[in-house]
Amino acid sequence: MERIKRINIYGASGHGKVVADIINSIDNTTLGYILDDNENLKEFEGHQVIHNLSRDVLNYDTVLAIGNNTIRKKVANNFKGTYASFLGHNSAVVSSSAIISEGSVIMPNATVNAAASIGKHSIVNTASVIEHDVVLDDFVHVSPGAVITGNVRVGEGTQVGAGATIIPGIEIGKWVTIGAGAVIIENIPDGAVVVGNPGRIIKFKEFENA
Ligand SMILES: CC(=O)SCCNC(=O)CCNC(=O)[C@H](O)C(C)(C)COP(=O)(O)OP(=O)(O)OC[C@H]1O[C@@H](n2cnc3c(N)ncnc32)[C@H](O)[C@@H]1OP(=O)(O)O
Repeated sequence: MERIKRINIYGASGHGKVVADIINSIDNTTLGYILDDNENLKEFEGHQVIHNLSRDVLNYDTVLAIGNNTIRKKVANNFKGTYASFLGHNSAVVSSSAIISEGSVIMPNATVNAAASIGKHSIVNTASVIEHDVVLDDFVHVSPGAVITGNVRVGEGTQVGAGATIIPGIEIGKWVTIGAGAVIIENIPDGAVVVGNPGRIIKFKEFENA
């Protein structure tokens, strides 16, 4: 009989629920401990929430199930345990030539196509499309239904809003926010907030590079 692998979830939130579903969808894998810094959170889907990250708890690999890119990076900077390799829902399609780094999650019905590369702790959310040769840096979040076409590069910490589209070959900077439904047809600089079709920059947001 094959050994069952347990994976901790760090983040007892809505995003954590979807990550829990992914873990439960993978053969021979089940939930480990549910971790969260918020001591008011006591219970998560019938599991006790643990606030003290003792050595025992950290015996299992962990996935950071925090939807906010900035908070996820801050938690990662202080976390002392080991991370799960990437987790893909069993309905996701991931090319054998794609490279996906530790801690990243591929949600139900998402597609990651040939030679795409995804950094650490990134989120490829429900039914989004990462086309061939796309490069996503660390801590990126591609929201549900977004389409990143071929050869696009997306910098660290960027959020691509639900249903947005980025045309081929575009370079998106770090910590950019792309609004829901935006269509991006030009390169976007670091920290920009972009909305509409065609995408226009409405402001810049401060971001930490730490
Ligand atoms: C599983 C999950 O749930 S994953 C979560 C996925 N989340 C998303 O997709 C959210 C994406 N976020 C958005 O689209 C947001 O509206 C943002 C981030 C682009 C802008 O938010 P804010 O900074 O709060 O901007 P604010 O709401 O003040 O809007 C500023 C202007 O942009 C416009 N605007 C905001 N969002 C959009 C949009 N998506 N498309 C077109 N115009 C928009 C507003 O109408 C407003 O225009 P005005 O100045 O003419 O009145």
